[in-house]
Amino acid sequence: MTDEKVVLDRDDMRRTLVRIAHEIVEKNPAQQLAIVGIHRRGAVLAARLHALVSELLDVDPPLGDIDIAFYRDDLATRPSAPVVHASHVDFPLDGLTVVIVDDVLYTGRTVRSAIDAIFDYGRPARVQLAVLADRGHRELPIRPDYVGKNLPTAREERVNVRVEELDDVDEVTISEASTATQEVTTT
Ligand SMILES: O=P(O)(O)OC[C@H]1O[C@H](OP(=O)(O)OP(=O)(O)O)[C@H](O)[C@@H]1O
Ligand SMILES: O=c1cc[nH]c(=O)[nH]1
Repeated sequence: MTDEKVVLDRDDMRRTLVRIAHEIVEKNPAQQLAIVGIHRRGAVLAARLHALVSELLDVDPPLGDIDIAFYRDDLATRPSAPVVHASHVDFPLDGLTVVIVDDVLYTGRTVRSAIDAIFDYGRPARVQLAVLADRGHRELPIRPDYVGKNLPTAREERVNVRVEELDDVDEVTISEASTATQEVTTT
C-alpha cells in the first residue's frame, strides 16, 4: 500500500514555476542569464522554466543540463557504477548568472556537485539556485534563491517530484516513513 500525500498538484506546479520564472526575471538582467538543470527531473523543470522566462524576456537565455554523477562526494564508496546521462552546456557561461535548477533540495550535496560541474565549463559571474521543493536537512551551507515550496519533513520521509515528461503525471508528494525506501539508497 502506498501512503503518499500530494502537496503540489499539476496546477500548483504550473503556478509555482510561473512565480519562480517571474522572480528570476526580476532579479537578473536578461542578457546575463543562463539556466542549467540537473538530471533528470531538474533538467525537465529547467526546460519549463526556460520556456516561461523566455516568454517574459525579449531574449532566449541559454539552456543547459548537467549530470552530476561523477562529481558526487560519495562516488568512490558507492556500491555500483553510477548511471550517467550526457550533459549539454553548449554555450560559454563565463560572466553569466547561471541559475541551477533541481527538483528537490535536501542535504545540498547534489547542488554542491552541480556547482563543481558547472565550473568545469567556465567561470560564471554568479550561480543561483532554484528548486521546486526544499525539504530541509541541509548538510552543507547551501541555500536556494528561488523555492517553489518549503516542505518540513522528517528524515525518514521522502519527497517525490513527478513530471509528465518522465512520469506521466505532474505532482509532488511526501511518502511516509513506511514507504520511503528510496532514501536509504539515494543519499
Ligand atoms: O540535496 P540532496 O541530498 O543531494 O538531494 C537532492 C537530490 O536528490 C534527488 O535525486 P536522487 O539522488 O534521489 O535521485 P533521483 O533524481 O533519481 O530521485 C533529487 O533529484 C535531488 O537531485
Ligand atoms: O526526499 C528526497 C530526498 C532526496 N531526493 C528526493 O528526490 N527526495
